[in-house]
Amino acid sequence: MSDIFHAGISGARGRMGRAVSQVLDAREDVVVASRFDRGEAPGLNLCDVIIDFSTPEASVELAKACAARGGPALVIGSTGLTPEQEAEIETAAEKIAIVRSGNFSLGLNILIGLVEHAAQRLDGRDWDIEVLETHHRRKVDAPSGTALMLGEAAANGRGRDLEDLRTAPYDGITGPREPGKIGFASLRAGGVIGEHTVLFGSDDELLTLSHSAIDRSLFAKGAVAAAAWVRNRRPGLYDMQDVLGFRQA
Ligand SMILES: NC(=O)C1=CN([C@@H]2O[C@H](COP(=O)(O)OP(=O)(O)OC[C@H]3O[C@@H](n4cnc5c(N)ncnc54)[C@H](OP(=O)(O)O)[C@@H]3O)[C@@H](O)[C@H]2O)C=CC1
Ligand SMILES: O=C(O)C1=N[C@H](C(=O)O)C[C@H](O)C1
Repeated sequence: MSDIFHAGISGARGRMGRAVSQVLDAREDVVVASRFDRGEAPGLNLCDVIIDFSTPEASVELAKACAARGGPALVIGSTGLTPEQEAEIETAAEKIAIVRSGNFSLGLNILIGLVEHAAQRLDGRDWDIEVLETHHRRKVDAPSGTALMLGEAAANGRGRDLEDLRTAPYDGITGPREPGKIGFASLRAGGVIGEHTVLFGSDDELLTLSHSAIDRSLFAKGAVAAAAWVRNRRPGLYDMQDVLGFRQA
């Protein structure tokens, strides 16, 4: 007998919700048991796992509701969470299994490892790090969740927390760049799906590591793979590095 599971979609009428719906509908091992948006009942009791691309507030409320009843498992893709909202997701993950990631693409998750590796080897006294992201005009948070993941990877490579190394956006008379800091820049234009670049710059050379998303279905496919992976997991907060087997338990 095939291992069929029941999935829910939170933010179902949004850009990502529709992309997830298409991926799920094409799979024979998934029944879409619930699709919901703002103000609609989530149907938690119908689902083994819910895939959520909505808003930070909605993701936190959903995580709390799932944790209170001991399930279903969650895949959370919403970005722009405050540190307090991230802490609430962590608390929910004590009761249920949650995969949370700012980017569900395979290529991007490989880039994370490359950035950490490069940052570890390129001394912060000589090499500046800048993270640049471009997205569609409807995106509401900046820097993107992915840009922050890349910044965290760079900070990890330097053995530091991102919060200690992050610079304010350059604007006005900024003075010279402080050595060892990590900068972020965001562009918003038209229908760009998602472009990310990490620039390492010394006085003598530039190293540029980049990723381009070609189709939004990329993120949906990754999120559905995460849902299949997480639905029977023990409570805990996981990310795509876990789903892809890049991090040993
Ligand atoms: N991790 C990743 O790989 C990716 C993450 N994202 C992130 O996913 C999120 C959504 O992106 P996108 O689909 O483009 O945005 P959209 O605005 O197109 O979709 C968001 C949807 O969530 C709905 N929503 C709002 N409140 C709730 C609620 N309480 N319960 C359920 N649904 C709700 C909205 O409904 P309404 O319009 O009525 O408010 C809307 O349909 C963003 O944070 C984005 O950054 C996006 C792409 C990839
Ligand atoms: O809002 C989007 O569209 C995207 N958001 C994610 C992010 O904030 O990094 C992932 C992807 O780049 C698309």
